[in-house]
Amino acid sequence: MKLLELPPQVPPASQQPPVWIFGYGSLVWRPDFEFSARKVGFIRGYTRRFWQGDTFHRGSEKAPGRVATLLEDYEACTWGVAYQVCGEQIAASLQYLNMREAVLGGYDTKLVKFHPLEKDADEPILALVYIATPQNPSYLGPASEEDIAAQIIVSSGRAGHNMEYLLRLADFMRYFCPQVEDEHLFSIEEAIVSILPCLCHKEESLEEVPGLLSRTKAFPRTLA
Ligand SMILES: N[C@@H](CCC(=O)N[C@@H](CS)C(=O)NCC(=O)O)C(=O)O
Repeated sequence: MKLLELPPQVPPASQQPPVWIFGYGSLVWRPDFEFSARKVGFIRGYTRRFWQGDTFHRGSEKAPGRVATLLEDYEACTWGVAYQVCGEQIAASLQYLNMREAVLGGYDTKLVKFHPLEKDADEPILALVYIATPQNPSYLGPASEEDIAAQIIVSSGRAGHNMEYLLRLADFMRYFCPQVEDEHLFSIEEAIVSILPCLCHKEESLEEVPGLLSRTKAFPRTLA
């Protein structure tokens, strides 16, 4: 008689090793899950593109928004924030992100090597990343930065305006990765500001833009 094969015992949450999650779009400034640590840094082999459509968080069926995804590019790096989740945080964050990113956003998960910005950083850290591939039904693909800007300006969804998404990401790159020239991101920002000069980059926080971003919290100037 075959012995009853018990499922492999999953160790209790407290004994599970920490998990790192890399964010390069809204996760950079709106993780909305509990974490134990976070680091600014980059991953190699990918470039950020506003080529994913979104009809929930930053758009609607009538006016889909455009949000960030990653395109494989051997020579490129993408900068963002990696979050460390431990113990009970692991199941809670992955369950939350599965709904937010996969179910509602069309993103798949992948494992990548994250390189922290710290000078004395040792080995790269294995991290989970959410990527929207061309096979997902919301994928919009390439467009000129001007056309992407025009689409972002007229889109908003349940999480807020699509411009907030773009501007806060550009704000993050300017403050935390000033050494990085993200041409695609800043060209879209420039196109938006050329259409709406009131949004030109100022030192004050984004709340200064009356009406548009009134529902958002100040962007944390330090990633404690
Ligand atoms: N996976 C990328 C992009 C994530 C992203 O922007 N996903 C959308 C889903 S369509 C989202 O969560 N939006 C929430 C928001 O816009 O505040 C990241 O790591 O930041």
